[in-house]
Amino acid sequence: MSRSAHPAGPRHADVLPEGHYSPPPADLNALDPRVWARTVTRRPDGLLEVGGIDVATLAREHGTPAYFLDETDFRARCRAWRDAFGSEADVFYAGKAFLSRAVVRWLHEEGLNLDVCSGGELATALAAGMPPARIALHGNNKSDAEIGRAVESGVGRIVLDSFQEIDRVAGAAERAGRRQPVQIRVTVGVEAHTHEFIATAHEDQKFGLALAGGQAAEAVRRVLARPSLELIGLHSHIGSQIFDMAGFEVSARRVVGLLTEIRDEHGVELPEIDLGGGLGIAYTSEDDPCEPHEIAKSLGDIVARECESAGLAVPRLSVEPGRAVVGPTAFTLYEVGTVKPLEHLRTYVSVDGGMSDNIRTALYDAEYSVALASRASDAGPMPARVVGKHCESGDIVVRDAYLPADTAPGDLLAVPATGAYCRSMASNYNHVPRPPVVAVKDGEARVIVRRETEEDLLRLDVG
Ligand SMILES: Cc1ncc(COP(=O)(O)O)c(C=O)c1O
Ligand SMILES: N[C@@H](CCCC[NH3+])C(=O)O
Repeated sequence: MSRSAHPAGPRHADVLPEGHYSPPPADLNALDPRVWARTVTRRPDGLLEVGGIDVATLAREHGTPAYFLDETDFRARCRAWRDAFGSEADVFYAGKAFLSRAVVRWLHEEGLNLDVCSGGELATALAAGMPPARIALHGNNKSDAEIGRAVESGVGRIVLDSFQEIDRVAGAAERAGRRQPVQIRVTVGVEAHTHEFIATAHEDQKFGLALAGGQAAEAVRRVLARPSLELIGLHSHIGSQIFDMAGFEVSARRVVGLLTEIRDEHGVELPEIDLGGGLGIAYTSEDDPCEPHEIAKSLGDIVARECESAGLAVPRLSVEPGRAVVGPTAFTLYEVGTVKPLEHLRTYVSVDGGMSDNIRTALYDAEYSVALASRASDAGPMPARVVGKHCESGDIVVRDAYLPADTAPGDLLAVPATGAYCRSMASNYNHVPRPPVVAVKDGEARVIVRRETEEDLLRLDVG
């Protein structure tokens, strides 16, 4: 997988051979701004701070492990996406990356729309006051209850993912006496350069209706035949944590190709296309993602060019970034519990969380960075593996790291870029309560998702 958005950028193997580390960074106390949230700095006394509050204070007041989210950075990233795409396009934040009522309010205030893919995400969006017209409902197996609630609340679009769903959504719209705007999710047959579990546009998988073999074209016929459905466009999402824009280019070309076929067969030009999310972020200094304005320009140019050569009016474009909005805005703060040097191998540094608050390393071989956060250190670099407290040897947070050789129990470690798909994929494995999410801004820290307690766990256990 290329980890660089730029053709001339660095390329690295995903998994280093066992026992083989890349050279240590020149300065273990330095913070790479690509990997850390915007207001994170190391103070002169060595402590990390975010939003003007140091991590020792945050740990004392909120405990560890905990996710600390830089609200200033989150809002700035929303605005960067909004401004990059301008009034001619729509940005839908993908709520699966991380969703809470505070996040929905920020999105609303900053002018982003919201993509939800379950009843729970829809309920959170509605509870926090997102106007239904700015909500899109996704999912490859939406229940009748989810569809009914979405239609009745007036969501702006439902993205259809199967033939059965065409009938279900049409039926729900008829019962509600509405005409429901819909898009059709098209599987464009692109092999996105990312981990196979998070690639979504090759043909052999569960999402969407395939272009190849004519499923997508047949879906268009069926939708156009249902008066309770308003076909507003086509949708394609090729996968996640993608750096290479070539996949989007192929996807846009194929989606515009289907728009052309639809015009030729039905005499209608659909007004919108959505090219999904999936833009990669920097988890380590080796990753080199594009900025929103580069992405907007690249996608806009591709769509305009393809439409021009097909003689189509350029449709309104939308995108659905999740990770690229929230991922870089948070870090997880852990306390070191044990330090176990293994001669000629590496030192295992165990923290008070693990795969229950970050499953991505175990699931996708994801790479992360880590920094000693409670102090600066002059000690030399020590090859380390940051591991959790769960009963699995795969319970790894950072597979290959360098930490100062004097890292010791009681130190605080911060793992950056954990804003996306960490709290939202957290579990209670080993009956570990899930950590809180604390928003920090201008010297104030506010809990937006509280820490689970053992009472919470026992309350569910009604036996
Ligand atoms: C339909 C859809 N849209 C948007 C996203 C958001 O992806 P990402 O967080 O990688 O931007 C996903 C997840 O991959 C998705 O399935
Ligand atoms: N959860 C995945 C991405 C899947 C995105 C949802 N379609 C990750 O952490 O990278």
